[in-house]
Amino acid sequence: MADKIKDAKIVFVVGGPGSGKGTQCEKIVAKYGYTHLSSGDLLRAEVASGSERGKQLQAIMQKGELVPLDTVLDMIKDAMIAKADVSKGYLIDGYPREVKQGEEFEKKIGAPALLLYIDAKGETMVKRLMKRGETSGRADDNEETIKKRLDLYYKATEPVIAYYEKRGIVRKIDSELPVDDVFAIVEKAIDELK
Ligand SMILES: Nc1ncnc2c1ncn2[C@@H]1O[C@H](COP(=O)(O)OP(=O)(O)O)[C@@H](O)[C@H]1O
Ligand SMILES: Nc1ncnc2c1ncn2[C@H]1C[C@H](O)[C@@H](COP(=O)(O)OP(=O)(O)O)O1
Ligand SMILES: [Mg+2]
Repeated sequence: MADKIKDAKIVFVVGGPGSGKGTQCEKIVAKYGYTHLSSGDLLRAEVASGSERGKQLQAIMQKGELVPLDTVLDMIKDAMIAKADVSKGYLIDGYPREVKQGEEFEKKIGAPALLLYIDAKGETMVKRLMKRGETSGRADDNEETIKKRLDLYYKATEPVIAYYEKRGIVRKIDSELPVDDVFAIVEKAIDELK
């Protein structure tokens, strides 16, 4: 695996639900041509396939809980391998969600060069998700599940940021700003990678 993805940079995109990870990833793809892999999107594709495994995943996601580590890591790994020949860089969006996920990723795939920490206030994230829920059709964009996802973010995912801060690869991005202003900060972090 390590040689297959060659020199492609790995960027973890971490932040709370509704912080703006997907929004910024789209803009990075447009400007830098990186491969965007959202763990949530990969899981929702499995749910949409109607498979037995998809049904189990749907039940977990609807409760705002984390799906088993191996399931999500295997999906990401397969998607990375599928793009290995063309990818300049990988945006791993929504992963790791707990420190253990980061450790396993590094064992099986490789080390990240950068962690973009997309930071917004809890109250902002709730507002954005309630609004997104009006049109997203996502089973987890409702008040009850949003609250659980936020709690889990603070408990399980924030420690991921501290873990990688010790390694000096975290760039904190103020995602309270308008989308294009957020992206201006993101661009600086990506440009420094080259
Ligand atoms: N900087 C921003 N300012 C205002 N709204 C934003 C901003 N970034 C994202 N949003 C909106 O917030 C919602 C959640 O963004 P999204 O990118 O889906 O977040 P995530 O992938 O982190 O859950 C979307 O409806 C998006 O349009
Ligand atoms: N790395 C991961 N580990 C376990 N479960 C994950 C996961 N990434 C996503 N999921 C599951 C649980 C999440 O509540 C759900 C939606 O994830 P998401 O689309 O990344 O949400 P958001 O972009 O709003 O943060 O999918
Ligand atoms: Mg997202």
